[in-house]
Formats: sequence, C-alpha cells, structure tokens
Amino acid sequence: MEKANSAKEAARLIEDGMVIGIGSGSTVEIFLNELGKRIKEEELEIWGVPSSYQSHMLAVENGITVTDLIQFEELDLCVDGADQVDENLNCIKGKGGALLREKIVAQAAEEVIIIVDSRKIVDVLDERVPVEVFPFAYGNAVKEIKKLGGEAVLRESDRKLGACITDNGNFILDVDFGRIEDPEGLECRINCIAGVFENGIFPRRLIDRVIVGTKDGVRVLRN
Ligand SMILES: O=C(CO)[C@H](O)[C@H](O)COP(=O)(O)O
Repeated sequence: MEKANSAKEAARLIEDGMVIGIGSGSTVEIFLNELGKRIKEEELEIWGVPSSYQSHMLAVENGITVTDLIQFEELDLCVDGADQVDENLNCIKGKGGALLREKIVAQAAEEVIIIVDSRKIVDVLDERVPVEVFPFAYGNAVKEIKKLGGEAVLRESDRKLGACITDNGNFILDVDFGRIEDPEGLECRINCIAGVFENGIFPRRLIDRVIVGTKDGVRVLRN
C-alpha cells in the first residue's frame, strides 16, 4: 500500500530523544504504529504533541510520552498527512477536521514532513478547503467567504444530527474555491475573516519535505 510506504519511511527518520508534532488521519495512524514498534524494540524515548484526540490516543498506545507546547515551545519534527499536495509543496489538509491544531504543531516544528500516497499529488490545488469557524460567526463567515469566491458548506456529522463539532468545539466549513492559483494569498485572506480560527491551506513556507508513497517505495519532494 502506497501510504504505508510513506508512513514507514517517516517512522525511520525519528531519532531517540526527539520531541515531535503528530498530525492526524489514517496515514499518521500507520506512522504511529510503525514508530511504536521501534520504540519497543530499540527502547527509544520519544515525546509528542498530538493534534487531535485520535492521535493523542494512538500516541499513548504506541509508547510516546504526550506533552504540549507549554512544556516545549519548539518541536524537532512534525509528521502529518494531507488531502492534496501540489508540485510546489503547497497542501490542503483538514478532511479529518484537525487542521487548527495541525497548523499549530507544524508552525512549532523545525521541520515538517508530509506523508501521502501518489494519488494526492496534483498540478494545481482544487480540493475543498476546510475552514474552522467559531459557531457564533457562522453566517457572516459564509458571506465573507463568498466575497473571496468560495462556496461554503457546513460539514455535518455522520454520527449525530447537525454540525460536525471539532475537538476545539467549533464548526467546519468545506469551501469550494475551484482551482487555487495563489494558495498563500488565499490562506491569509480567509484567516482575516472574524471568527475564523484557521483554514486547511498549508502553504509551502510551512512544509520542508513531502514523502510520496509509490508502489515500490517512496519519492521525496523537498522545499
Ligand atoms: O488533515 C488531516 C486531518 O485533519 C489528514 O492529515 C488528512 O485528511 C489526510 O488523511 P489521510 O491520511 O487519512 O488520508
């Protein structure tokens, strides 16, 4: 499986004593399970700041000492998945609804590594952009996003009635902007809307390396 190849390669890069940012999603889950095997076999001590309850629980299960950005203001490395990546290393993230904390741990890290399978690489980003919004700001945020050329849809929960609520108690809007020619500019414009906490555009300035899983191994894109 392609994503397993990228996750395993990232797990090999972790060194004893590192403090890492932990993204979220199914590829990160494979990464954590692989890292867990190394922690057990090689008796490594790894500290981690998880970006969601999902990765928090997986980190604990795999022997990572969970910590936070109060204890450490800088992380050695951050490993995370993505929903789309262009050849310049701009990414869209947030299908799992964890984008706010994911962007915080990415910014706190000295190096950010994205792990994906090859189907996620595109010429120009065009995936819907998740935007985490304070519920009180919902209607105004939809209107302001329209002015930026986006059609916003409230993400609904498939397990209960109504809105999907993030780990931080907020709404997620999934926004169709069509082709995104200026990811960095759009990222900033969305974040200027009152009540928006963060959005899923992770521009290339945040990303150092993308490990793309292929059928036979990996291909590495560097910034
Ligand atoms: O951004 C994310 C969660 O908020 C995930 O990293 C992204 O959705 C990729 O997930 P997966 O590895 O399951 O395809």
